[in-house]
This record gives sequence, C-alpha cells and structure tokens, in this order.
Amino acid sequence: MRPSDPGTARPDTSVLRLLRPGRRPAAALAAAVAAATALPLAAPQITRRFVDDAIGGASTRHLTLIALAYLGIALAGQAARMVTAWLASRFAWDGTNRLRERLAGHALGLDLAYHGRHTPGEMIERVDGDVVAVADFVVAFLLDVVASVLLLAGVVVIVFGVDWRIGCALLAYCLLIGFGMARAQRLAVPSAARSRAAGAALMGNLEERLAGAEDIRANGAGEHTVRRFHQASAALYRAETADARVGTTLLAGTSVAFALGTAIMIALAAWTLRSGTITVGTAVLLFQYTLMVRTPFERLIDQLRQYQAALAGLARIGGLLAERRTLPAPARPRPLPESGPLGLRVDGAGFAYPDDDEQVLSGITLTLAPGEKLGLVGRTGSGKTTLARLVLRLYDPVEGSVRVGGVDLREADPASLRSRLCVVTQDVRLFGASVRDNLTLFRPSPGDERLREILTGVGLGDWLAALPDGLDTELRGVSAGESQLLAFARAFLADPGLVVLDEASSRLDPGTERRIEHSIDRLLDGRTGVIIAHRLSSLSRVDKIAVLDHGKIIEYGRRADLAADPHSRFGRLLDLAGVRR
Ligand SMILES: Nc1ncnc2c1ncn2[C@@H]1O[C@H](COP(=O)(O)OP(=O)(O)OP(=O)(O)O)[C@@H](O)[C@H]1O
Repeated sequence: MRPSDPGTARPDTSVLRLLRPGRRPAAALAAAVAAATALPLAAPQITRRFVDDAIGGASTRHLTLIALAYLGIALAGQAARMVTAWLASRFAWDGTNRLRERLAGHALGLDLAYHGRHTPGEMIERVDGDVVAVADFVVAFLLDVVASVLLLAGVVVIVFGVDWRIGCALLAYCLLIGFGMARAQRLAVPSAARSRAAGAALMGNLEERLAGAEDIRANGAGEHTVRRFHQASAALYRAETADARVGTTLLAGTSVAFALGTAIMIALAAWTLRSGTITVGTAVLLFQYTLMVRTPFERLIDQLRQYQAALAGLARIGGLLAERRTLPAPARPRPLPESGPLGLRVDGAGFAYPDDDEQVLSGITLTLAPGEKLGLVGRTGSGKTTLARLVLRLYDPVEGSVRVGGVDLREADPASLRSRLCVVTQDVRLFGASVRDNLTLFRPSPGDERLREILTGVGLGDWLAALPDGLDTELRGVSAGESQLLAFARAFLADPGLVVLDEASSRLDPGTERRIEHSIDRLLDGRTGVIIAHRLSSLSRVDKIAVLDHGKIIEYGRRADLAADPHSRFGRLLDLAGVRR
C-alpha cells in the first residue's frame, strides 16, 4: 500500500489510538457534551409552558419567571458548548501532536528508497496538512457530530413522548435524511481525496523548485518552472472546484429536504391540534423541535466535508505508517569492531535501484585492508555514488555482498554501523540551529571544549571566534567552503573507522582549498577511506584505484602500479590531466 493511494487505504487503528485522550479528560469532555446537548433540549419545554400558561391567563410575574428560566438555560447551554469546544480542541491537539511526532520519527527512519520516491513537500503535507485535517475533524467530531447525534436522538425521544404518530413521522424523516447523507458521503470521499492529493503534489512541486531556485535562475529555467507550477496549480484548482461542486450540491439537496420536512411536521401538528389531542403550547413545542433537527443535520453535513478530508488524511497517514524499511533488520545483529580502522570487502556486488530494472552496478569486487584508501574514478553516471551507498548500507546489493570490519552489512547492528561509518558529501545539509547542534546533529554534546578543538582543527577557529555567541550562534549565511569544513568537523566528532568522501567538484578559493585538503588528510589518517575523486591530484593520497564504467570496474589495482603501467587507463588519465605519474 502506497501513501499516495488516497482514499483506498484503510485508516490504521493505531493512528486513532494515538488520538485517544486519557480517561479523566474523556470523562470531563463527555460531561460537557452531555450538558451542551441536554440544555438546548429543555428550552422548548419552557416555551410550551410559557404559551399554555399565557393562554390560560397566568400572571406577568409567573410568565417573567418562565422567561428568565429560558434565558438561564440558553446561557448555560452556550457555556457548556464553549467548555466542550475548549476541551475538544485541547485533546485534539494533544493527540495530533503525538501523531505528528510519531509520523515524523517514522518518516525519518525510512530508507533512501522511500525518500527517493517522495518529495520533502509531500512529506510536509503528510506530517502537517493531513495531521491538521485530522485534528480539525476530531474537534468537529466531538463538538458537532457527537453533540448533534445526541441532540437528534433526544428530539426524537421527546417528540415520541408527546405524540407517537408525530414521533414516527419525525423518526422516518430523520432516517431518510441520514440515509441520503450517508450515500452522498460515499460520493464525496473520492473528490476530497483527489483534492488533497493535488494539494500535496503542488506542495512537492513548490518545495523542490524553491530548493533549487538558484540553479533555476542561473540556468534560465524560470519560465519552464512557472509553467509546471501553473499546471500543478491548475490541477489543484480543478480538484478543488469539483470537490466544492459536490459539497454545494449536497447542501442544496438537504436544504430542500429540510423545508419539505418542516412543512410536513407543521401540517401534522396543526392536524393534531385541531383534533384537540394537544395544546397550542405543545404544537409550538413540536414546531420548535422540528426546527431543532435542522441545525444538527446541517452541522453533520458540514462536518462530512471535514470528515472526508480527515478520512483521506487518516488513510494516507496509515499508509505512511505502514511503510516499512526495505532494508531488512538483521535477525541477530553483529556489531562492527568498536575501534580502529575497518577493512572493506565487496564481493561480486550488483545493484539496481528499486522500481528500475536496469542494473547500475554489477560484479563489483574489491578489498581494502584496515587503514587503506581507495579512489573511485569514472565518468558521471558510472556508479561511484551508488557504490558508496552500498558501502554505507543505504541500500543492499541485489547480488554479492559488502563486508565492513569482517561483518556482512546485512547482518551488522544498525547503531554500530551508523557510529562506525561516516560520509562527507559535497551536498552539506546545515540546519537553522546553533553551531553546536549543527555539529552534534542534536545529540548530546561531548563538551564545548572538544567542539572548539575540532573546529580549530579543521581551520574554523577564527570563524568561530568571530561569531557573536560562539557555539550558540544560529547558523546563517555560511559559505560553501565553510559548509564543507563544518561537514569535516562533524566527521571528526563522529570519529569513524571508515570514511566515505564524496569530494567537492567545484573549485573553492585557494585558502579554503588548502584547509579542506589538510582536513581530508587528517580525517583519513588512521582510517579506512573510500574517496569519490573528482580531481586526479587528490588521488595522490590513495593506496588503490578503481576505475568504474557503466557500473563495472574496468581497472583496479594499487595506485603506484597503475601509475607506472604505461597502458593503464589511470595512467592515461593522469597524462591527460597533466599530473605526474
Ligand atoms: N536514486 C536513484 N534512483 C534511480 N537511479 C539512480 C539513482 N541514483 C542514481 N541513479 C542512476 O544510477 C546510475 C549511477 O549513478 P551514480 O550517481 O552512482 O553515478 P556517479 O558515478 O556517482 O555519477 P556522478 O559522478 O555524476 O555523481 C546512473 O545511471 C543514475 O542515473
């Protein structure tokens, strides 16, 4: 089940369990809902008394007291409704915050195969938009749906008590309207689901374009981007108008049904009054109760729309929670060696991306002794990054194996894997948080002294000293070079046994270059390294070279041997680049 199949997935019951309030707050809410229902039900009884007593010639004082009682009940009813609203929204937000936390945690735990298929915008819409739709509905459900159904039941019971024939007519009328609404709801769910899916697609589109705004502008792709954005907006507009059309039709249909029902009830009351079985006051009471039926039904139909959105939202939330990692957890996890550099052994590894038949890696075999460095060279799209992803177990190979520190990664303990392997890429993600949090990635800090030492080590000592609040300064406007250096600082903090380094392909100023080169040397010292090399000069520090082409290793050996071989591809690459062999 994919979360993108709105409306077809069944809401996960654990989603609803997360929304459930505690026992005490639930009891308080139930009491408030009961009061908010019972008090309005009592009002027509007072009107009946007032009318009958007035016709019977009661004193003004007596009538005034009845009117005051009416006023008191009306005020108390409103107060009960306010308390219900307050309690309902509090519980809804408590519950949805729990749900949001669970969803965000779950989404972050899913592997790259999932995130490759879904844009961040789509995830935001799921974790925020859908959750808000559910929260809105929970408030509305408690406030309007439950209270309305109770009010309807109360009205029918009371009217039955007054005259069973009118009671039967009212019950039949309510059942007919209820049945009609249930049918209409089934018609409306798919259009609401389509509208939310179109909203998610638009958000995804927008997020992606905003993230790449610089590239879009630099490459003059603005017009094309706007056109695509316009297409996504138009799709949303169409879905929203179709959804609104369904809603308006439903509302118009019920208005006609209400008018008809009220006319029938008034005719019945007039007929009973004529036959002398009820008083004028009771006829007014019946009329009032008939009118009272309208509001709960209107609220219900109104809520139906939120219900549709919530149902579609719940289905997608359930779908997201049902997504499992595609990388199976090992039955008996084996930890990697706790310290020292880690050896690497790739044996006949092949790989194809999920949903893609074409294999992008095949027959990859290589070994690195602990502490050795490997340079991966190859044209763009030859599979260097993919191979690095297998080494980090972001994906599992479809054939062959990858062993780090003697442990097959499929059997390795995930926690030990994350603490002993580290990747530094050219695409550094920094967060709008303090320097400290950006280094520790929000984990407990090893102490400011250590953080300062690491930053100074990567050449960011002066940069840190110039920050107004030191490690507490919120990161803003960091240059590309500083970002790279911060990424190295993160790696030093992690102190891994194997480092995968995706070298920055763009040139930086010579000063920063020097600091980065120095950091790379220090980071690789005493550690095993896999370097995706974009510059041949940086391959001077590696022990072995693997040249990739179309997902296969076409040349592999010790760097010194390959450089000395006049016929080697690596040697020719060095010659072409004018680098000494
Ligand atoms: N997430 C993905 N889903 C599907 N195919 C992918 C994915 N990432 C890469 N590929 C494909 O796998 C092949 C190898 O890509 P990879 O990024 O590993 O090459 P590379 O050598 O690292 O390229 P570059 O030097 O440009 O980074 C390419 O054909 C690419 O289109």
